Amino acid sequence: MTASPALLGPLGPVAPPEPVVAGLAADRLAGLATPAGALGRLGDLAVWASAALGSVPPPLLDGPGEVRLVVLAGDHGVSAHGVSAYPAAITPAMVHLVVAGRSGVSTLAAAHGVSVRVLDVGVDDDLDGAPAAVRDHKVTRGSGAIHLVDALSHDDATAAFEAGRVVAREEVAAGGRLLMTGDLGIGNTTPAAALVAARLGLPADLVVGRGTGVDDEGLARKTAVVQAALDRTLDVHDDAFATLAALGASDLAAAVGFLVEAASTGVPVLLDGLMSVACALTAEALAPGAAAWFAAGHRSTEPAQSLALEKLGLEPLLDLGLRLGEGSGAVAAVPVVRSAVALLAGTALLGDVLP
Ligand SMILES: O=C(O)c1ccc[n+]([C@@H]2O[C@H](COP(=O)([O-])O)[C@@H](O)[C@H]2O)c1
Ligand SMILES: Cc1cc2nc[nH]c2cc1C
Repeated sequence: MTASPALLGPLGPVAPPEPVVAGLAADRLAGLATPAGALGRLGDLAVWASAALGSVPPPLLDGPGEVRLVVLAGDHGVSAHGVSAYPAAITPAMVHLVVAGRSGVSTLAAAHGVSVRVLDVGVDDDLDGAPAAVRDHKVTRGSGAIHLVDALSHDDATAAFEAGRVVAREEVAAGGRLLMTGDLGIGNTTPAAALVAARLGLPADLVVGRGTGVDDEGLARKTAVVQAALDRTLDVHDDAFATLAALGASDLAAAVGFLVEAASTGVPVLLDGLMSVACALTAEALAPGAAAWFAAGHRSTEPAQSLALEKLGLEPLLDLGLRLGEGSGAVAAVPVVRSAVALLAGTALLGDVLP
């Protein structure tokens, strides 16, 4: 069973990118002045992007504001239980750094012409001095420590999910043709790993990774927290939305809403690391078919991210040992997507050059 958030009515199923366009894109790929198959996965990516963007040849995604990242920020009750290598105070500090355009992902986004918007959905701080727009969608201050209590009430989970849907609509209205979600939040790899384990029916030790870099003792604590959270919530694991409320957080629920909305309205999304992919797995459970609108930007070092990608049938474009979060792996993959669409749009057809 995959119950929907009560206020929103039934979700999905989601129709895939237009098969006729995909067929035309595959025909064009086969006709390019390149040896058959020579473009490898760039060719597959070009066909997917063409279909998801709705035209052959595909748009080049080089116009202002066409490629957009939303970084969803929140705090996590488990961060007070020894599961991270860093203190929770990092979360608001990093939100301010993204606002200032000085975070890791800000730098990448500036290099690749990607617009960045950071939103406080659940930061346990007032974020004084941040623009009001950053706090417009705040739902909670932090979330429950998932091994002890539910992360969110059903109403807060619904509000966060709905906020994510609204934000996705805003990004499309602003001209977004390729969207990305990023995350910020000390402790968030713990609930994200728990969400993946619950969906895949796996024990904690198969999904838990070192996040920001916990030592062996931290890893053992984190594994125990995730296993206790899974045991505590076993009776709701067949209900994707109840699992999101029990094991997630408001920033994660917003990311799920964002992904469901993008897929439902036919806008492609480039996924990032563990949080993005864990939320994509939940989005697919809530709105079956949504994953056809997602491509995987990169492989994170977190085992749960690889497990979730495999379940979604997605092969990451990059594998760089990256574990920054913030949407950095997705933004780093944007030039690969642009390469794919440029090749399909600009390369001559062999039939036009043969005598
Ligand atoms: O994207 C990933 O897969 C990823 C892997 C490890 C760490 N992170 C980032 O690091 C923070 C969470 O790590 P932790 O150890 O506090 O759970 C959070 O701000 C994430 O953006 C992100
Ligand atoms: C410095 C720092 C930057 C981050 N960006 C995303 N997660 C992060 C965690 C830390 C600790």
